[in-house]
Amino acid sequence: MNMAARIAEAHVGLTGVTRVFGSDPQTQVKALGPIELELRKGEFFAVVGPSGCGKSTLFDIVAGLSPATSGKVTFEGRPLTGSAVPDGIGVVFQEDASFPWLTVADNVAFGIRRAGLSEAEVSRRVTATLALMGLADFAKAYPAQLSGGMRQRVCIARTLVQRPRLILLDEPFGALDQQTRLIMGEELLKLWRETGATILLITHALDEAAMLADRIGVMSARPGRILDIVETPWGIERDSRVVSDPRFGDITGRLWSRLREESMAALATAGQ
Ligand SMILES: Nc1ncnc2c1ncn2[C@@H]1O[C@H](COP(=O)(O)OP(=O)(O)OP(=O)(O)O)[C@@H](O)[C@H]1O
Repeated sequence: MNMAARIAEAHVGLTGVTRVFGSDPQTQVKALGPIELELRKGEFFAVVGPSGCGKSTLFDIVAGLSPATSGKVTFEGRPLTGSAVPDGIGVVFQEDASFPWLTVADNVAFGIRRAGLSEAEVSRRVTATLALMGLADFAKAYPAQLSGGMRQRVCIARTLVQRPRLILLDEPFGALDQQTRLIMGEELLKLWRETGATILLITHALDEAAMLADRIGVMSARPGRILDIVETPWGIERDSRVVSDPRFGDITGRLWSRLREESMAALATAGQ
């Protein structure tokens, strides 16, 4: 099968994708690419890379939030134009994006209410999503009454309630302590299994990628390209106990050996 046909079958396909910021050749920043990447339907894919290599730029392009400068991006076979997040894609950002003046239930309902779903359907979906995220007892609470981990669960619930087929997460647990991150990671795996969605996770944390993902794309220093794809052996029923599996160190070791030089290159460039 040729490359074009393969990408058309992928859940998400990127061919020759680049992103350049600015038009003045003297000052423009080549942030990304060229990227060739295919996300398979239902897989959990993580991207790791050195600071400033273009991870968030890649995220914005796959989310449909920002256009590629060149190349082609498809979601379910249709091209993404970079002007709006298309139906079927849900996005979770690092920062706590909950609305402090709304209850947990109203935060979760916000997007689907605006999209015009009936109140009965909104209520059904919100109840099911709060239960899935372990937030059922906090429906009437306000974000300020919750821990950081629970607020982040509210943000994930706001995305899940829209029933996305592709979920994009950019450093979603970056602000949380290590133990909460492990627990949140388990919850993310659980909802990945229950929803069957494809997940793309951007993370700095090699251990997070090694625990959560089926495959991990390692990016080069800017302009970020995919240097290597590392597969994990855990199987679908994995949880945070994989961190004590002897193979876990092999995976994080392989990721780090790929990233070490790239991180040094990124630091050297940043210092210029
Ligand atoms: N709007 C913009 N205009 C100009 N340059 C930009 C813009 N957005 C990002 N860049 C540059 O593109 C490069 C890649 O940025 P990006 O935020 O995608 O990297 P990252 O890998 O997500 O970084 P980090 O790991 O630090 O979060 C950086 O050099 C950044 O300064």
